[in-house]
Amino acid sequence: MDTIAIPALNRPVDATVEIPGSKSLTNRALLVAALAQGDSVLENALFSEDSEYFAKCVEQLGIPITLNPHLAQIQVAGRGGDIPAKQADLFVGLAGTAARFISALVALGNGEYRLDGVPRMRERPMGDLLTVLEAGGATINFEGNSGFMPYTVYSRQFAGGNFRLKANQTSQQLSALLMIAPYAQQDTNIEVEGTLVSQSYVKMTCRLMADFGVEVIQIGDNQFQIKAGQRYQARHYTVEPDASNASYFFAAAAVTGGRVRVKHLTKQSCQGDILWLNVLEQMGCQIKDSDDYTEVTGPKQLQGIDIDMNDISDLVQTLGAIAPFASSPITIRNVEHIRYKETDRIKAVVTELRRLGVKVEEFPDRLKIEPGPITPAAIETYHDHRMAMAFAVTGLKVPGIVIKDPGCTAKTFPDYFTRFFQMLEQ
Ligand SMILES: O=C(O)C1=C[C@@H](OP(=O)(O)O)[C@@H](O)[C@H](O)C1
Ligand SMILES: C=C(OP(=O)(O)O)C(=O)O
Repeated sequence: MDTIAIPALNRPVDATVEIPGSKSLTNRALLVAALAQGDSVLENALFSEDSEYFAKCVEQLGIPITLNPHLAQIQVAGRGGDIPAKQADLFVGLAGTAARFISALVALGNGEYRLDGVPRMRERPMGDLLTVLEAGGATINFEGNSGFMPYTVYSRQFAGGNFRLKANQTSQQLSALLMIAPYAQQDTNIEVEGTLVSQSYVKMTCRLMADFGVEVIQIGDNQFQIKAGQRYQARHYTVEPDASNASYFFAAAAVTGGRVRVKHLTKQSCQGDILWLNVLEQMGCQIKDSDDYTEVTGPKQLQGIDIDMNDISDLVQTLGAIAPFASSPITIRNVEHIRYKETDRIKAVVTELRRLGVKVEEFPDRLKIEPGPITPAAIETYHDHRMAMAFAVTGLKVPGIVIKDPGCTAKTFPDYFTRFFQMLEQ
């Protein structure tokens, strides 16, 4: 297996970097642009496995897409809600957004659509969304376990109506339903039953829908109403840099007592993970922002923190990877749902920190990390891009850390290590 050795840096980083477009925004924009009538152009779009699987699915559904990776641009020739292909065999890799959003998209069609992903995708929850799609007129045929990939959706133009949806394992199923709802035959009301995890991503969904001309009425935290007949407007849309993927570069400033500026990412971002800046501030970093960048300067000594990360859970690994360098323990709470992501992320972080000799306590929905000396090791990444990206930052402080299977960053950040090493050379 391929590995990358991380060179420890015996000085603070001092760098200005650019981060590719947000996965979450690229894939949402692809979906709504496919439903709009006419041509949309997405600028600063992400080119990575997750967005490329997504674009390919849309194209297989008969909606033309032109990819211009050199310009970071994607053109979508939206079909006004029509799904031209009556049959398709769709593959989503390990992209949770593609799995959930494309399953909902095909429910608007009138045909037979098979969906599958990599083995781990077959273990990730789909059932609550599919139950709603069935109540809205589709029939689902599961090849293996009920509620999991692979399956075929036999769709008859999603009817809309009143639904209850569980969203305690992922918010993506709610986002998927919200985005297709304007094209249902009648108004849609969705009541979330119990806890809604990752709420910031639902906010992002509503914001993106509004940016393309569709309104969601939200009542309290848990009820969503979408009027049928609203239509997305085709447009030019610029994707923000990915805030989750910026976290590793800011973390490099934090642990080395250095300075990292991320261009074109601001505190006004619609991505919940911009709150990483607040986390770092609480840990002792200084934050500077303008209308075209944000900059983090690390302290001499990072402080510990006790934090609920339910809303910003893609950052658990980033925090876990820098936790050993804090002056007091780090407790990360309310993140049981990260056990259903690319890997069981609580287990993966705990296992890899212990491999480095760090004392960690694991609970069903949280972890507590005791700062302490690190024994260098080769880090397992479990096909999870965030394990590779986060633990590379740990390697800046301790000679001898190696990242296994660094190619797994291709899921959302194919040239992560190139940019990471460029940061170190500045
Ligand atoms: O809607 C989205 O774009 C995402 C929602 C979150 O997932 P969950 O809702 O499954 O927590 C997040 O972890 C994922 O990277 C992207
Ligand atoms: C959880 C993630 O991805 P997915 O969209 O596959 O859920 C992630 O990118 O950290």
